[in-house]
Amino acid sequence: MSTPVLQVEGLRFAWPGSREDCLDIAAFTVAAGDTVFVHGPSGCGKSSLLALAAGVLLPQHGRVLLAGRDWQGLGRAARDRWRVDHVGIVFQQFNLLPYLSVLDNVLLPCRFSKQRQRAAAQQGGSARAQAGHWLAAMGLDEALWSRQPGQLSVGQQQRVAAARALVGMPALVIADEPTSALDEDRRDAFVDLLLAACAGAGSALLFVSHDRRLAPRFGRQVALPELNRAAAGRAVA
Ligand SMILES: Nc1ncnc2c1ncn2[C@@H]1O[C@H](COP(=O)(O)OP(=O)(O)OP(=O)(O)O)[C@@H](O)[C@H]1O
Repeated sequence: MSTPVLQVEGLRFAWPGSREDCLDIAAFTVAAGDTVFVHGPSGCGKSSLLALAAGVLLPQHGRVLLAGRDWQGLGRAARDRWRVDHVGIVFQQFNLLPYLSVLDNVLLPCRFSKQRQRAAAQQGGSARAQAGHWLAAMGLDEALWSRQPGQLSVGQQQRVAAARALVGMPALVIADEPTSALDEDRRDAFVDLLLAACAGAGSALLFVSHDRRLAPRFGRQVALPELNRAAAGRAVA
């Protein structure tokens, strides 16, 4: 069996200054190619879980392994490298760099990661060609690629952010409420494009949203309050 992309074991995490655990998760695994929809009410810890998965936060107890490496065993710089090598992130607010072209925004992970650069070049002939491939796969016409992100619609910017997450075929794509700025039709279309693109890239997808209507499109659904024993503790308190 291949190494799971994400393994969470005996995790307990409390925000600094808080006496209560935010997350207490016995086990949670994302296998290669899985598509997982994580939902739960506001404040239940969805973004915290993603930050732990991406090694942006470290738990006080337990282990979080990404592509077989425990984040805890890596220093800050090594965590940054491991993250850009193995994780593509679609942020709610896109986080596109306004002074770079659309194409150069998509190429950013390849600038920071030799592994992503190599994978993109292997797949597409060159990293640039591969970036173009993902932009086209996300339905963005070549005429838009030289524009700056501010000259694109919100929906188009969201798709640029998805293309950037996918370039260089990271093991895991993380998306935190990536559809909240889109209307209903564009939300469905975006999720379908993202799922198809992750399948094409061989990337697992960990997708967080309030919007339960999107859930059936995913291979697996996780209600975080059911997974999180800290939430159960709060409910009976
Ligand atoms: N930087 C922080 N410092 C301290 N506590 C925080 C911080 N960020 C989040 N929290 C707390 O951790 C808990 C979980 O927050 P989190 O953002 O993970 O929830 P969420 O499920 O993603 O919420 P939403 O759906 O509203 O984005 C909340 O009680 C929140 O107040």
